[in-house]
Amino acid sequence: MMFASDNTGPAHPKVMEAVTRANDGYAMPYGNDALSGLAADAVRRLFEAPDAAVHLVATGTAANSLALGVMANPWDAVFCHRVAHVEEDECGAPEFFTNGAKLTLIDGADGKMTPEALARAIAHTGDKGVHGVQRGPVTITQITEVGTAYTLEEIRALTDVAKSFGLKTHLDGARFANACAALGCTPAEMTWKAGIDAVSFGGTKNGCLGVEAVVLFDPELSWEFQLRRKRAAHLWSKHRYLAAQMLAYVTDDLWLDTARAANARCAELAAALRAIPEARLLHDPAGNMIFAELPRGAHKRAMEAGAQYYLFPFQSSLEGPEDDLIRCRLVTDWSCKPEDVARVIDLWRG
Ligand SMILES: Cc1ncc(COP(=O)(O)O)c(C=O)c1O
Ligand SMILES: C[C@H](O)[C@H](N)C(=O)O
Repeated sequence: MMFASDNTGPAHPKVMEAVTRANDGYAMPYGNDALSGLAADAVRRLFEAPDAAVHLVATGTAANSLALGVMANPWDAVFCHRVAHVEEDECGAPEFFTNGAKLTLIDGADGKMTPEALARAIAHTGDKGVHGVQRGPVTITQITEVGTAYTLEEIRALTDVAKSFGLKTHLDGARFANACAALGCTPAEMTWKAGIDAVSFGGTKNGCLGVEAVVLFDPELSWEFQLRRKRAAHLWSKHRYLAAQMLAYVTDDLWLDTARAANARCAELAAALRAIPEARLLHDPAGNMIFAELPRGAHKRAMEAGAQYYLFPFQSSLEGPEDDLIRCRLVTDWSCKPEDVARVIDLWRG
């Protein structure tokens, strides 16, 4: 019963089969192979963006940090939510790969920035002349770090604010597919049609071995991105194995099918939690991630039976009064079994 993170899940068999098929003889390195071109074209078709630059990397942190690297000057602010992954879980990589841009944090309920708070933060920045950081890009996470989703209108409202200040917007789409599945929208509708300038299109958490596509809707940014990726040591020599994954992922809607399966298991968990009197959902789960509060006794029963998921704070102990409410995070992925979901629910119920 693994619910710690979608980073723990297996790769989908179709992805593994594609990697095995790619493992045939020789192929030019560093993205000069046939598969790499096919994968980039397939992602451009998926995003309905024939002119976009598409570059593959192996981690979401690389995708985010290198994308921001071509969007922000070292002396810029990068506007993000206070609990954004780029702030809390990338060990300063965005600051490093932008050569020192300053993550400027914006509060907002349910892990989401509001246009008003964003506008205030941008207006407050850059008004100190040479003494202050300058206004730089905005980065939005979708699905957010607390499992919620922006509506398309909310994304457009944020990009409108950014554009009103002449700023670009990046989307951290580590769980992009889960958001598209939840909103029932297309990749184009959730990105460039909503004013997004660049997206980290995640594959790793949703059935791939490890691949993320950075989609730059302004192809002028492509060459600098490629230089930065190489300097970051993120240009794979045997790039065909990244490409094989991404090509399989975007073929026949595998990316959507895996996200829908993960979201469905998460919805089952959420429905069950709403029916447990002592339990409380901390945010409305839109995709495959739930933050909830449950009595310590429920966690104890589940974890002693083998369920794995995070408690918050991390160092929360299972020893102590059984009625104490303790927060937790559960994340589902495409391979979650309905019977594992049912089992953890039964254990919570006691
Ligand atoms: C929202 C979000 N963005 C980015 C990342 C970074 O991905 P990686 O851990 O592959 O660097 C993660 C990791 O799970 C994430 O949850
Ligand atoms: C938080 C951790 O870095 C990872 N992004 C996850 O969601 O499991």
